[in-house]
Amino acid sequence: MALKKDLKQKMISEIDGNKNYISVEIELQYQPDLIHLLREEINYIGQRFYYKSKDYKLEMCGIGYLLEARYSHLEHDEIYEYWQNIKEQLNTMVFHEDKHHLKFFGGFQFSEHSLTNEWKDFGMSHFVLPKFMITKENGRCYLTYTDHSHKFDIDNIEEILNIVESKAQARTVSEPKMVANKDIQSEEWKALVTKVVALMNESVALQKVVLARRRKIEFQDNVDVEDALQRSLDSNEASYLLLFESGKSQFISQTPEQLCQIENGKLYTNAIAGTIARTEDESENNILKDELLNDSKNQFEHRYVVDSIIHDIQSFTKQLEYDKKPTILTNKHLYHLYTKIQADLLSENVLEIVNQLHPTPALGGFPKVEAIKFIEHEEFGTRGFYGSPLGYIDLENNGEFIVSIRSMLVKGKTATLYSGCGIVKDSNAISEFEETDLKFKPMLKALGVM
Ligand SMILES: C=C(O[C@@H]1C=C(C(=O)O)C=C[C@H]1O)C(=O)O
Repeated sequence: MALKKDLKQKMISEIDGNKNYISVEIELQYQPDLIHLLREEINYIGQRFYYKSKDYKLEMCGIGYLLEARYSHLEHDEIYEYWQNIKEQLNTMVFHEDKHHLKFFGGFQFSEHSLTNEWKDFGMSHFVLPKFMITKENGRCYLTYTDHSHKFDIDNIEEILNIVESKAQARTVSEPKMVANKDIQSEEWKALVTKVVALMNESVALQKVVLARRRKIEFQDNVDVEDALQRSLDSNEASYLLLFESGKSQFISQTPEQLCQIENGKLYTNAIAGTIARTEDESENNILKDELLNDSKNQFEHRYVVDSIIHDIQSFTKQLEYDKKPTILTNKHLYHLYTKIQADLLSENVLEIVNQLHPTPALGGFPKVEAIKFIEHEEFGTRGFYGSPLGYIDLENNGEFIVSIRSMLVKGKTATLYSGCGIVKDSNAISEFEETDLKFKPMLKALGVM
């Protein structure tokens, strides 16, 4: 598709020669399929992201990284400053009635650890500014092109428009050939659960800790991540869906869990902890939901998460609102206990809030510091982005971050899946093992092996 001559003229006339970056946005009159758009032909593998919000209101993808802010430590303030600096040097132009949709996308690894080989394609703190971005929001679709001022070329928009147009339709997925599927240190993991339960019963220092385990799946050919995303979308889970690439690594999460959303001075967050498996039988499911709502072990696990979130956000919020009793959050295979929390913000730095909240005891434990220490010393392997905050900040400093569970790290022919569960003093290693097995399901399905 060619751009109209008068639009081109208008773009050129609006360029501010004093700014280092230009970001132009136009509205598309059709809705391309974003997963299909990510497919190989575009030649930006290793420099792409995808994000779909849980309520389907926002779906976006970034293709090509114009700028990357990556640090080998957890640097929330530096990343925030980096973004504020870019914004000052940015000449944004919109050629439609809505706001500009450019986003700074990325996240932070679970905790400070020495960067293991497995995760070193990503920084400990890692955010990217996309060269091309397609956003679908509120039924409309936008193309955003951002570049250095001296490289900005309107013909690039026409080039990408042609690709976008040719990828309008979804494609069917192919059948992968799995060659291995094995748990990593499963017996050791069960023994660790038993050990921590004994420890909790001896002393009160550690009251809840989330322990994660991994499973490695190998295929004959490279994992097709676009197929994996497509299968996740087709599963119709009430969840977010995210892809973040760097180098030869591709991280995918289909999580039901939001860490926080900041919108116009308001903070939205929630507690999700306490789990029971669903069945095929709806009348049995009603009994199970009642059981979960009245089960003291699960209530106890959930309470820690709510109390800890309230504690962590108190110093930078007012007008805190939340229900005193949890409700049920329904996933495809699981029910979780759920409490919605919202408040008015005193700070506008979304990354400071992310830093304060992460990890909630839904992924770390309680007390927080002891739990993180325990995880770092005792858990097998490095979490990397598993359970960590990933998301975006926009031009108004609004943003949303997810807790990236139900996730996997893909490298070529191998996918490493992560799953964890909260351990308290009444936990039992076998049932926790079964719970983590269920939590592998979304990614096993995404890979087409279930
Ligand atoms: C840690 C995970 O899930 C978390 C732990 C839960 C629990 O222990 O009940 C429930 C939901 C999530 O907050 C995971 O899926 O890997």
